[in-house]
Amino acid sequence: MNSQQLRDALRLYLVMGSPNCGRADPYAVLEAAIAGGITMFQFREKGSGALEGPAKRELGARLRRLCAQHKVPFIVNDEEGLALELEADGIHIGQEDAPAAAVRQRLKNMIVGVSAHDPEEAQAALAEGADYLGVGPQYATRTKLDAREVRGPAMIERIRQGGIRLPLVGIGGIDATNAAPVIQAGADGIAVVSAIAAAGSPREAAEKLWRIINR
Ligand SMILES: Cc1ncc(COP(=O)(O)OP(=O)(O)O)c(N)n1
Ligand SMILES: Cc1ncsc1CCOP(=O)(O)O
Ligand SMILES: [Mg+2]
Repeated sequence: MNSQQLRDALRLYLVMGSPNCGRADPYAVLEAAIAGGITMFQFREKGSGALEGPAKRELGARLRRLCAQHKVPFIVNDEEGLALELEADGIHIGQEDAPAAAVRQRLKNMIVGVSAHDPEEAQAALAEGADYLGVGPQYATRTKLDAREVRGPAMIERIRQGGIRLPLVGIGGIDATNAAPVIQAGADGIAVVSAIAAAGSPREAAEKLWRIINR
């Protein structure tokens, strides 16, 4: 995948695991979100009630197949072993996970996404070989309890003004009411959890976000 293809894939990025879907079936949620136009998916099985062991791997494998059928890039959160086992297209790691340079070295053919909270972390991620950045939290979020302080779209502007042109998404608390400023600040796309996974209609939620980011 070249850089423009990656930018296009990052346009509407769903990050999700079973704890984010309420009573809904995560497979059905992902199916609806794909129908609504999501362009990338991250399997992030984290939080209260998260599956573990074989059940986690089984769900990951089913979601992976669904993404493959629809040509939606499939990314695994945090875990290199799981990314390899599921033949993922990539991995997303944060500042508290394995060092980006080592992951880049080990997973040569995968997309490597790295979380950055300021221009210094963004610069370091670029130097370590990240393919894209996840910058946040853009707004207050109830999904990630250990999230850092809210950065706001202004942090994306600062990262861009610092000369970093790497593909980049904003993440954290983004929904249809506040997605536009994230794109206007210089993001290639938005990454969302609850705005789609916890919506009454994940398909309609994705369609609405798609219209906003492409306005
Ligand atoms: C696209 C994207 N951006 C940021 C994150 C957060 O990653 P991290 O800081 O490692 O936190 P966890 O998601 O692992 O709890 C992400 N997952 N995806
Ligand atoms: C994974 C992650 N990283 C920073 S904020 C966040 C959670 C985003 O979830 P939501 O879109 O529901 O606020
Ligand atoms: Mg992480």
